[in-house]
Amino acid sequence: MLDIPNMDVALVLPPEPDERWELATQVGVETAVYHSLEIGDGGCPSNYDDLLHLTNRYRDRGIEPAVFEGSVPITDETRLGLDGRDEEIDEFCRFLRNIGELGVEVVCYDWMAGLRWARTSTTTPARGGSLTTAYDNEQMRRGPTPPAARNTAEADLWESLEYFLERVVPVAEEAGVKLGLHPDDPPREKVRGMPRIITSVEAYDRVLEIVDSPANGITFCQGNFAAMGVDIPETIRHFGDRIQFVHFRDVDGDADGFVETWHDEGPTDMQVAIDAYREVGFDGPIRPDHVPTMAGEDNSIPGYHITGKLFAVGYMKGLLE
Ligand SMILES: O=C(O)C(=O)C[C@H](O)[C@H](O)CO
Repeated sequence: MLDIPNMDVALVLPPEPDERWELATQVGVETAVYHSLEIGDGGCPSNYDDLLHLTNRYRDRGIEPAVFEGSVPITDETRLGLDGRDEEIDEFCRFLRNIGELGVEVVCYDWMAGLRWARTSTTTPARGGSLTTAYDNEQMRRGPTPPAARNTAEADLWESLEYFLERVVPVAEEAGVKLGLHPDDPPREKVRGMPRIITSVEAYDRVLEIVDSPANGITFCQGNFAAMGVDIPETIRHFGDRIQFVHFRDVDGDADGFVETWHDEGPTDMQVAIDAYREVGFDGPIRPDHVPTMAGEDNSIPGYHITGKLFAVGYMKGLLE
């Protein structure tokens, strides 16, 4: 093995052991991302004992649970600033203290209210008949407007995000946990009439200034930055040490319409991106994000089947070496 100061290649692994845990360790991945919204039942414990058992389950098999993503205890009640957010924020702070106690490094969360990451196709043909996901805003915009869109303005989302950050960042700092805000996917000002705010480099600059702390940072989801049309290595250098976690993937297109590509086939120079992460000293968790669904897989979790992930891990390890 070459001795390179490397980032930590990670995979979303289910909360209970199955073949994917073995496949991960066989390809040399020993870092897990807990993301039960994609693989699991969608839930996330916040009490110490449940988190203790969950983290020990991974560690007993030699896997380090470094990131809790997506299914963390906040809902649209907090994102939309509704009654009840204070209780939810209190619970989120308890969760942060507990995972801090258990040595989990990063929490990846997002500010997408009303609609999660959105695609218009999960069966777009890709190399060799594999299936990938795609977004076409013309098709998307004809669908139903989320009810929350009627009384939510951009300013409301900023207010609720500020309210959240002012309360949680000091707790994260104390607990030794890094918060990485994921971009809105796709990074558009609105999706089906629902405003979105985390859609640009300038928006992130504002987020980082709200509470200027190393605990308040970014999940650099590269495919979303590519869809924003920004220069990837320059943006990595711009954010530098505020990048807490990387989603490594690429898209062909922009926020009006794109197709997710295989890691070795997209327009972004992935080697230059890896070099930029290294240049800014990033040594945290980096996971392949969405991958095409391959032969023999049922496409029930588009973007999250294992075979394409293993290919991506090999590709990333190659770039890292
Ligand atoms: O949209 C994507 O690319 C995602 O990976 C979604 C994230 O997992 C999610 O928004 C994190 O909270």
